[in-house]
Amino acid sequence: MTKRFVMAFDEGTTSARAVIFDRQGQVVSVGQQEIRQIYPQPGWVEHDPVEIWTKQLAVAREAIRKAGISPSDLAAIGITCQRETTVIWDRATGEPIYNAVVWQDRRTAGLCDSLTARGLAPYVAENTGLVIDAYFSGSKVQWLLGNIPGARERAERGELAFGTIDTWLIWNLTGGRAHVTDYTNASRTMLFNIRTLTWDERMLEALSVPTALLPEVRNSSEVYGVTDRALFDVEIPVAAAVGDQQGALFGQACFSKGMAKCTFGTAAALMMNTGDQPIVPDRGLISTIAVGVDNKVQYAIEGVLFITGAAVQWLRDELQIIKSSSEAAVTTPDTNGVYFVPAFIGLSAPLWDPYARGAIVGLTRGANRSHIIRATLEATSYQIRDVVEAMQAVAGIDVEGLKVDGGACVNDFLMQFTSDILGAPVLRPRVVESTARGAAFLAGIATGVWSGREELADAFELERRFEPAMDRGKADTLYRGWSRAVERSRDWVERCS
Ligand SMILES: Nc1ncnc2c1ncn2[C@@H]1O[C@H](COP(=O)(O)OP(=O)(O)O)[C@@H](O)[C@H]1O
Ligand SMILES: O=P(O)(O)OC[C@H](O)CO
Repeated sequence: MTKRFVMAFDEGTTSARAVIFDRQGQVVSVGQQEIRQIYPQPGWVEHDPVEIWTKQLAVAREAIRKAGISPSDLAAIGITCQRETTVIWDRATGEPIYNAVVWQDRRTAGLCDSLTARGLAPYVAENTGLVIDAYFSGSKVQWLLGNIPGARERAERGELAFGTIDTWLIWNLTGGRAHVTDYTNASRTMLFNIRTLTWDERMLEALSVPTALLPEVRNSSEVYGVTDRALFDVEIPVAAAVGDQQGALFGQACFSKGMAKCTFGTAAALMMNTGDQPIVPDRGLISTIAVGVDNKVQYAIEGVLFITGAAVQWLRDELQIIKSSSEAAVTTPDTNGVYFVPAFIGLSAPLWDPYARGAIVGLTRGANRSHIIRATLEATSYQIRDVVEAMQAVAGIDVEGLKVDGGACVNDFLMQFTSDILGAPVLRPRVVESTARGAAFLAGIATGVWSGREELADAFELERRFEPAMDRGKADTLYRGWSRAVERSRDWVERCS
């Protein structure tokens, strides 16, 4: 084996990153650029797909340069990305017909209400594993076809292609030769049947989505094509696609039933491998595909939290009370009774209230900037407890130690407070780039760099273990306060008709 490195593209909500790994699974170099967030109207969130592609390519070249290697040293590229975000483009020109509609976007809440009113929720839960919500791609596709002039007719004539970000990047990497997605990303569209592993006819009909628009659904670990020669001067196999939360599950070596992790990024997701059978979702958790290899899938149960790191960004960008996310440090022993419910785009798991909005409650004359910063971080820990309690009820599994990763898990206070509120240890690995590592592992398995999961089973190396230090009574009292604050944020915006 002469090719010694694997590159992962990690296209998150806030940045495009490329990470090069060596055969030991260690990070060799990273390239990173922020992605512009576009807010055309309240509740709408878009990205420019061309910016995503050009920045992703730029950071890949940067990572290669920093590693001091040549593109021909790369055995493969694996793609992991923000999930659900929806792009539609012209197959002939490769031009997007509109911006990418981001997972956070709420413009289709009304369309989702009408699906619910038609009694589709039990079918959606049983067959797609999801709850009906604007978060998933299906209603975003319906909106694009209904609102961009001529799009529906062009889609029906087979002139357009739909994809989540993995599909968009693979299309561009292969010079338009591969129009594919993988099982994990497909399972976030609300159009894919996670039991039959095919696009779901009834959902396509309910959302008026023509099949001519859809990518082919493939394994998460498989060569889909090679990079266009114009990009790196050599042809590099594009050999993995995986949703970012699922990528982290794989990168943390959670290969067997019952193994769980929590990723702290823009969003957070607590995900547990449920083996070869999907659990019918309950208590606001969703069932999703964890990974697909050799046409066999493993499932996971997931509690997704829409706004975690994004609330820290809000302190930085909108409130401007910190200059960078790393300044979200805690300098006060408590929040002085302040709770911050960051329901900017409604509440996700376990309550799924699209009409909730953000709230800061418990303010008194003594409340200050430090209390609000602390309350912002604490909100993530409380939301994780919401999900852990739901997961224990649904799957009957106690979280004995939570493996963590993602950009915000470098924050020691956040890790300690999470451990305190859960009453369980929090385990931080040495390589917190689990998302990218998962994509690299999957691409490396497809191209023979690694023989399979067995070889990677010991990939989790502990950096620090945070033990619960708070009195349980105090933790429970604080958590009850959180639950009351959440009630205040609910059912705030008026329902769309
Ligand atoms: N020290 C920190 N404390 C708290 N939050 C942080 C810290 N550093 C980064 N973050 C948050 O982590 C998120 C970035 O994590 P990352 O995993 O790169 O996100 P994504 O993949 O969603 O783009 C941002 O929302 C940022 O605000
Ligand atoms: O951008 P991230 O890494 O927080 O992930 C976003 C999720 O994939 C949305 O489902």
